[in-house]
Amino acid sequence: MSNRLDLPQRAGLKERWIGWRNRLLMSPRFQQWSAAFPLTRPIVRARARRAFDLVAGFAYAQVLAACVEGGLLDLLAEGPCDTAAAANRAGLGLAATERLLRAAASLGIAETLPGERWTLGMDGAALQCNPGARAMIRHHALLYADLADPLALLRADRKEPTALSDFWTYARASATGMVPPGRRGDADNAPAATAYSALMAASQAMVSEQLIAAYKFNRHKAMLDVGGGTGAFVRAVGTAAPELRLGLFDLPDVVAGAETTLGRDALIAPRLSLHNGSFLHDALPTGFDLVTLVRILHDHDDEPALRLLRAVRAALPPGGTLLIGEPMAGAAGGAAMGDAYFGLYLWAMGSGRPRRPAELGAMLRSAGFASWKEIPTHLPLVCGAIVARV
Ligand SMILES: CC(C)=CCC/C(C)=C/CC/C(C)=C/C=C/C(C)=C/C=C/C=C(C)/C=C/C=C(C)/C=C/C=C(C)/C=C/CC(C)(C)O
Ligand SMILES: C[S@@+](CC[C@H](N)C(=O)[O-])C[C@H]1O[C@@H](n2cnc3c(N)ncnc32)[C@H](O)[C@@H]1O
Repeated sequence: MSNRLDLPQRAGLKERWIGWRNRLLMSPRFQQWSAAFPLTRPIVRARARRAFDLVAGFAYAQVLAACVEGGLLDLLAEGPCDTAAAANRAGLGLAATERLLRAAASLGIAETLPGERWTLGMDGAALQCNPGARAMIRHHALLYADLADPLALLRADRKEPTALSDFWTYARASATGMVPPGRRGDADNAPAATAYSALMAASQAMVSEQLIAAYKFNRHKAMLDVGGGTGAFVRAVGTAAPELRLGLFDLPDVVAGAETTLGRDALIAPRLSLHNGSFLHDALPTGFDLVTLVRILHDHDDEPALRLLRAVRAALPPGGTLLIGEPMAGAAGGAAMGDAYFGLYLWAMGSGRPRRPAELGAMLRSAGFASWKEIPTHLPLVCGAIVARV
């Protein structure tokens, strides 16, 4: 006879244990006792710090935003400086600059040096060498405007315009079932496509680094990057796999940008074909044994995402491969990135959700793919990866 507990019993035990644990944690007497007792004090301090970070995260993010917008990260990267030079660069008074730099130093963005001088801190250095992360910090002004009243945002109809859905014009089109902007070459949509394409191009390097380290692209003959933007991913992969034939599919306004950036690239242009249309309405081009969807599926709700997977399946030859690269929910060491950051980001955008690899796997199966597997990336927080075969 097995003495293992069945599922409902285990669930009941877990619930009782969590109930007991939380009653203990909420007891002022337990909190006082554990803060005073030498063996539990380090745990209490660490949990209090974590709780404080949850409370103050927005203020920390705004300190970082001020350093980036005020040019202080750039200045500190040039070498140590004094407060007056920083004040000059940021266009702030001396007292305000000192307040900001002290805040930045407490967060690891800056660091103090003897003689009241300042230099980059460790986290400041990691961010300074990452133009994509810096572009996202600037872009967060839109996200934080939408999140100023989080309950109002969550109560509102997701089809209502938001700062983020105005920025990502195609996302609102996808959510409302409209024809995606730019499909008919509508001149009014070209500036919107240029703005979001520039942000995507700026942040693409950190993503392509992850995928190129995780997957051998040179085992394929031809790759079609669906939703490929202005071609930063195609260029990175084309450089790493010099024999690979390349294709890019996107909305017309975006493909026009790709033509400008890639058309004159002597390494890429001779093996590149550009295709425009809507992946939610049109068939995808054939003749590619690898299709990539990089930061695409999480933009779309389940029905359009499944429609897109079916279109990819139909365009691939027998034995063909789909590579999905995007930040995924439940990522190792990045649970908050998936469900808290992208969960709310994509809610504010009005379309899409972060998915767990198993959820993507189930969608791949129902789109007709024969098999799928997750492949590890160095930084799942930046990008996870799944390979599926026809
Ligand atoms: C040498 C010494 C002293 C010590 C050695 C110890 C050691 C090894 C230290 C390590 C130091 C180090 C190398 C640190 C590296 C840090 C890294 C790699 C940091 C990376 C940070 C990346 C960040 C912050 C990325 C942020 C990305 C964001 C916010 C992306 C947002 C994307 C969005 C909103 C996308 C939107 C697209 C849409 C609409 C969803 O489709
Ligand atoms: C989040 S961006 C990702 C761009 C690029 N793959 C990257 O990672 O940098 C989404 C891309 O999908 C394209 N897109 C959105 N809806 C589309 C549609 N219905 N048909 C074709 N492309 C579309 C957008 O124009 C944009 O370039």
